[in-house]
Amino acid sequence: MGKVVIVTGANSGIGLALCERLLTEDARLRLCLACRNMQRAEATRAALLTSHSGASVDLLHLDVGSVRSVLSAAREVKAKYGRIDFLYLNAGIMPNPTVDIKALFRGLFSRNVINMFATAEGLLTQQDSPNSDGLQEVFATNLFGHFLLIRELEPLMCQPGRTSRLIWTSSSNARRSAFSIDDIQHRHGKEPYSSSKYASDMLSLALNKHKNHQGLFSSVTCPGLVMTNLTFGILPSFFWTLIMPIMWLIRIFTNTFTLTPYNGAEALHWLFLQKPESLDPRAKYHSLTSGSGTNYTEPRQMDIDDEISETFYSKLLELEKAIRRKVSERNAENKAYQRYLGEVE
Ligand SMILES: NC(=O)C1=CN([C@@H]2O[C@H](COP(=O)(O)OP(=O)(O)OC[C@H]3O[C@@H](n4cnc5c(N)ncnc54)[C@H](OP(=O)(O)O)[C@@H]3O)[C@@H](O)[C@H]2O)C=CC1
Ligand SMILES: CC(C)CCC[C@@H](C)[C@H]1CC[C@H]2C3=C(CC[C@]12C)[C@@]1(C)CCC(=O)C[C@@H]1CC3
Repeated sequence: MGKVVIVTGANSGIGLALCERLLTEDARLRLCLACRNMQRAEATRAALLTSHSGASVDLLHLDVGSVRSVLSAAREVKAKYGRIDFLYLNAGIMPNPTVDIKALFRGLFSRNVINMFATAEGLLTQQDSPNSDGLQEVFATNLFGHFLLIRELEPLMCQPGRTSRLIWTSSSNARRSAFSIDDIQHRHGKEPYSSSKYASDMLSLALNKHKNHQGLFSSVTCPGLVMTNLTFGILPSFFWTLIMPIMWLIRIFTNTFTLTPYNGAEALHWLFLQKPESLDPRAKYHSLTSGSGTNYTEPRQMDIDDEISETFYSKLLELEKAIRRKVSERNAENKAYQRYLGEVE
């Protein structure tokens, strides 16, 4: 049987490019597109089947930012597949971004310019708010929903005699100083995106420590700067059109400007071809594109403290318990209400 690969956020950008690349790599793949918008997912499936006729492409409804949706998607996966070879944790959001234009101009004339273009350090802030589960939206989508999905699918991914892989789409914007262990959801800061991506780096390290002996391996990737819906949302579209030639020029000097989703998916695709035992759990695998347009993958060490990563993992397990308690209380209330309705009718 072909490998089972699930990709979250598969209907656009890097996720979609990855799906294209994986189907080209392995035609026997059983690919599952996990998306929140089923209309867009259907269109994506149709497009993939046009270029890869005969491929096996399933759809899974998953809003990774909703606890209820994650639990029901996980039930569907468990009923449908006997195994999962790869789970790409790719869906992500950056709501209400603001670019600090002054900092951008200051940066342009400083020695830090390459680092600024690579990481957006000091340039970007976002506004976040709580969702209907009471979790901060960015944390819930970029991190916690994926964590809950992994926890739900662990029985399928930790089977004797088999290895399963988790591959996160992190970012060069992930920064230790944006994350606080006392505020893991980033309720009080202005960089929830950076915090959530740093959180995924730490979680990946902790998962390797706790799950490698059960055959589950986790890796972190950085796609570079890619022009997708997410990045187009950062500045007005006329501005992007104006600076696009400059972006292609900068790319000659900055290998992190991968720019196209195909290039950005390089490390995600490369990891698909590697043996998990050969990978470094402390490395982030970067998609890079040289000035001449050649794609390659390069591991770079992550700035992570083992103790904080362990504490973070424990905090996530605690939060998971609290959320599950809330869900079962909500279900019990719903059942009681249904019974009541049945009695009065
Ligand atoms: N573009 C870049 O430069 C970089 C991107 N990244 C990361 O790459 C990943 C992919 O983003 P990218 O391709 O750039 O942007 P896109 O906006 O094109 O893709 C994001 C995908 O995530 C999906 N998504 C968002 N929220 C949810 C949700 N609640 N449930 C399910 N799916 C959801 C979107 O679905 P929908 O179409 O329904 O919105 C979409 O398919 C993200 O994690 C992002 O943080 C990292 C570094 C750089
Ligand atoms: C080319 C310039 C004259 C102007 C572009 C400035 C900024 C809009 C961009 C510079 C670095 C970029 C960047 C991202 C977004 C756009 C920039 C801030 C990301 C934050 C996008 C999402 C990520 O995960 C990482 C990217 C790092 C670099």
